[in-house]
Amino acid sequence: MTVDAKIELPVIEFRSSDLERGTNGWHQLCKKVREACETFGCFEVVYDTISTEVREEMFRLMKELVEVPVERKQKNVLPPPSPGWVGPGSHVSPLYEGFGLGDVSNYDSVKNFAQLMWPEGHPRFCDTAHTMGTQLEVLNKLIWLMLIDSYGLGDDSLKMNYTTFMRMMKYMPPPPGENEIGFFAHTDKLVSTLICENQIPGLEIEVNDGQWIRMTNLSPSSFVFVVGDALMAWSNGRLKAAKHRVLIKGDKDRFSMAAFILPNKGTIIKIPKELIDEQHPRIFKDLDFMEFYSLAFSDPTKSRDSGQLLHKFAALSPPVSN
Ligand SMILES: O=C(O)CCC(=O)C(=O)O
Ligand SMILES: [Fe+2]
Repeated sequence: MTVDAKIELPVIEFRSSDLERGTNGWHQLCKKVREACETFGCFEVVYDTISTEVREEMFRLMKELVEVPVERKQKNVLPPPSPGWVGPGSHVSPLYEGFGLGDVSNYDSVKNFAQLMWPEGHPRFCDTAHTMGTQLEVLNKLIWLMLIDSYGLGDDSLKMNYTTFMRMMKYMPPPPGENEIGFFAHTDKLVSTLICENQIPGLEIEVNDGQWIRMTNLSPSSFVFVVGDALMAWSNGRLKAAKHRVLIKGDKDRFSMAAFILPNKGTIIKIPKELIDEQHPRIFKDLDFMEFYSLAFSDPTKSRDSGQLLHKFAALSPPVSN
C-alpha cells in the first residue's frame, strides 16, 4: 500500500521589503506565485498591510449585519446575474447566508448597501467595508502584476476595466458531531478571488482529482488567493482554476468574506500571444466575460460547475498554435 505524502498548500509571505518591483525579492515572489497558481490554483498569502484591526472590525460588523431583519436583507438586489442576498436554506446550503456588495472600492456603492440594511446610516460599516475592499483590490493587483512579471509579459497584457465584488458570508454550525457542506464544490467564475475568514477553518481545495486539502492554521494576516475560470482562460490554461468547497465542522459560526474581480460588461478576455506556442497551443477562444458569467449564473445547477462550463463555452477543438 502506498501512502500519499501529505500535500501542503503554498504559504507565501509578502514582506514589504520584497514588494518593490524589479528587486530580487520581487522576482522570487513572482516565481513562487506562478508556481502556486500553476500547480494548485491558489495559495495562502501572508500580507500584513491590511491590519488585523480592520479585519476584526469587519467581522464584528458582519455579526451585526446578519441580525438585520429579513425584509431589509431582501432589499439587497443587484444587477443580474450577481446575487444580492442569499438566505439560509438556499441552493447553496442550509447553513449558508451570503450578502453581495458590488463595487466595494467605491464609497457610494458601500453607502447605498449600508442604507438598505440600516436606514439610519452606518458610517462605521461604510468606512470599514470600503477600506477592506479597497485594500483587497490593491492586493489583487499586486498578485496580477507578479503573474505578468513571472511570464515576462507587458503591463497591458492583463488589463481590463473591472469592479471588485465583495461577498460577506456566514456559515452556521451543523448538528453536533456532524460535518456538512457549507458551500458546494465549484470553481469561481470570475477572474480571481481573495478570501478572508474569521480564523474558523472550512475552506478546502481539491488537488489530484478527489483529494481535498483543508486550509487550517491560516495566520491572522492571511488571505487565500484563488484563480478563477476567467484567469485560467487568460493564461491559456497554464494557471489552474482551483476547485474548492466549504466543509463545516464544530460548533462555531464561520464568517468569511471574498473579494472577486468582476470585469465590466463588454470585456473580452484574450490570451497574450506570448502564452501561445507549439508546446502551448491556444486552447480557448477570446472570452466575452459577461456572456460566460451570465450563462454560469443562469440557473443554480450551472453555478455548481467545476470548470467544465468554461470548456464548453470557449474551448477550441482542436487547439491552434498561433
Ligand atoms: O467562504 C469561503 O471560504 C469560500 C466561499 C466561496 O468559495 C465563494 O464565495 O465563491
Ligand atoms: Fe468560490
